[in-house]
Amino acid sequence: MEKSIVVSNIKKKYKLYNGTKERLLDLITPNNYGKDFYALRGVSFEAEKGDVIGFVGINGSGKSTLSNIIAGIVPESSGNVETNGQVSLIAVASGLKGELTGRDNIELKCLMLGLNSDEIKELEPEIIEFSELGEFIDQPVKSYSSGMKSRLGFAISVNIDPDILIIDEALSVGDKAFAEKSLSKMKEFKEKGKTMIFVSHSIGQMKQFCQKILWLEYGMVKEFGLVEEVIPKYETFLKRWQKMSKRERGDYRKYSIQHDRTSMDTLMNSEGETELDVDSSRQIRPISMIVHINGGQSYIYSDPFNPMNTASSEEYKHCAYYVKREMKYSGELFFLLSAYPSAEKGVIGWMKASDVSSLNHVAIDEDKKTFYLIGTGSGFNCPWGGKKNYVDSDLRPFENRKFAVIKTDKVGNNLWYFGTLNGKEMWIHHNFLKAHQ
Ligand SMILES: Nc1ncnc2c1ncn2[C@@H]1O[C@H](COP(=O)(O)OP(=O)(O)OP(=O)(O)O)[C@@H](O)[C@H]1O
Repeated sequence: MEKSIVVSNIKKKYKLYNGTKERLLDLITPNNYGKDFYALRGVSFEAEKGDVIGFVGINGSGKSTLSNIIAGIVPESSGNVETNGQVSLIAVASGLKGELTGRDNIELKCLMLGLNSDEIKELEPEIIEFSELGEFIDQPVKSYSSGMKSRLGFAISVNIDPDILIIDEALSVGDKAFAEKSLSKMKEFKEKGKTMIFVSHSIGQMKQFCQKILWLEYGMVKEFGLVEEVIPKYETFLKRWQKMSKRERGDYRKYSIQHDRTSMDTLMNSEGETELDVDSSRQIRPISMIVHINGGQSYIYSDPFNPMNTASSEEYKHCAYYVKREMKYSGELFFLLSAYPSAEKGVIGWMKASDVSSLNHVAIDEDKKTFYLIGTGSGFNCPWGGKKNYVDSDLRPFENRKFAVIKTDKVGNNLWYFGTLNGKEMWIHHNFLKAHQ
């Protein structure tokens, strides 16, 4: 297959300044002012001739930056782009000069693409007709709405018949009828076997139009593959993303960038990106607690560094868990919940301390003691158990029966005794036990 676009390890670095003063100082002094920000962090992919590739990703993931670099409008900081044929980009305001009229813009763009005046004369009416701008074609572009600019950009780009067409969100601003007309023009392009890149937040348009999807995340390639493979994953991601709080989104960003750190280190080595300096205070400390999951929605994290990797806590409620480890991450305290008094065995996952009720858990002794049942209460497989921890939910039939204790624990201010009753091992709260028959 003939390659149409080959993007190799593209990085784009912007400088972020704290005000105009810093920007000027960076220009006029040898000192390095401002903070480096990577909009693209080593992107590579290839398009075959005739591919229709959709770029997806949340806001700021680098879709427009990559489109602009492929179209040659924005220079890359490093890496390489090879394109086979003429590239035309349609974006809402790309390449249009506001002071010039729509007609002048058509002529300028055609001249820049190397067309002679006869060719331009022939093409111009078609472009104007497609744009549906009517008499507005002789008004300055700065007076156009974003939909009108998009229509003009689209009309120029499709009519000059490029080999590679990049459409960046241009369909989302026009009206529905124009979007449909543009889509059918794009279908024509597709049938002609031209290469197209399509940037849109509309999953429907992606499914309808693209064969392949490049999913960008924080300037990195998250997935590149067939639309039927990538879009379902992206849709699942979006559902989770929409439910995330601002902090969880921040954590996810840090996680994603950190996760890619090994490869980033080899890619960026000497440049020492300050942006990667994420919270490294991932200190796990031993503690001993018993917790219950509070009512309301909460999540269990297999790793608090990756807020996407979560499960609902719903099925774990009404049960007590041992906590043998805590961790502070990004200002938030997390507990490691476990079904056993262990940080390795029976581990359920990490939960935010604010989503559980907790009491300190202390092992008092393993002395043998004898108590008798008062005839109420329940027996549990864990001290401070919930209803899912019942060994025997109703101790009434055992009034005055002997309870042979082999272990005593304290949970909060309450003593719990572990022993055998009626052949079954269980934990019983001190309130349900008495010293004498
Ligand atoms: N000229 C610039 N100077 C500094 N940062 C920039 C510049 N242009 C883009 N960025 C930043 O680069 C990142 C990627 O931006 P880009 O527009 O490529 O994302 P996008 O995926 O197209 O987003 P959207 O879906 O919102 O259009 C963003 O964080 C953006 O703020």
